[in-house]
Amino acid sequence: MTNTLREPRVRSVLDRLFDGAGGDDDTFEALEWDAVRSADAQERADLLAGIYMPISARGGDLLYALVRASRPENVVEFGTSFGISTLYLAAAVADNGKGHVYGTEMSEAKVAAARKNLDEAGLGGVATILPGDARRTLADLKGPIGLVLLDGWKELCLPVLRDLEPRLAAGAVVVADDIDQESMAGYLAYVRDPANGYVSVALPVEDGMEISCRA
Ligand SMILES: C[S@@+](CC[C@H](N)C(=O)[O-])C[C@H]1O[C@@H](n2cnc3c(N)ncnc32)[C@H](O)[C@@H]1O
Repeated sequence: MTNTLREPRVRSVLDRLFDGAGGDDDTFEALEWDAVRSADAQERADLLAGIYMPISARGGDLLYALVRASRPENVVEFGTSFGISTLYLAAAVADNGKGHVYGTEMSEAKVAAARKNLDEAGLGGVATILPGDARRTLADLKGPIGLVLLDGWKELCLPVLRDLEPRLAAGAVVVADDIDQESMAGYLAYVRDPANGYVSVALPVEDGMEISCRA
């Protein structure tokens, strides 16, 4: 059985990126927070262009396992940053021998970095990073979408999910990261209400991940 995550060239890119993310706290401290708070989504992406804010390694393993198990045709990632989560998703798609990952990222600098990281890991062929606002870049993406990772600005997770819903495959898996943040309350209320068509479970992975199945 192949596990691309264990390949040295993938491992070394992930190790380098997690090392880089280790500096996030210092970079956060140096930020001008009044400017961040009053910024719109694009300005915030540019102000935070040096910050990784990645999923955890356990979260990455979970994503890898979910993609291997569900074998989706199309995987959508809202919020690519430097590509840490994209690498886990792309490794799983590569090992499935089918499927493609579509990442979305608003910061131009991060788009360039994520593409470079995927190429360095040998996974550029199974992942495309769409530059710009996910609500625009994902509009024309064809379904069926079998797996979604929601990890962009939290207030946009529910609108992005609602945009994607008509293209979700039956049984699609939707993963939302950082559900412990207050700004995820509306999203959680939505996916946990059975009337909206999901079976949803919270997992205690880092800052909490919600796994929802389109049932
Ligand atoms: C928490 S980080 C993503 C971390 C990434 N998933 C990882 O594991 O490395 C959130 C990213 O979403 C991007 N983002 C936020 N809103 C966006 C939008 N509307 N469209 C595209 N990207 C967006 C930000 O620029 C930021 O880089």
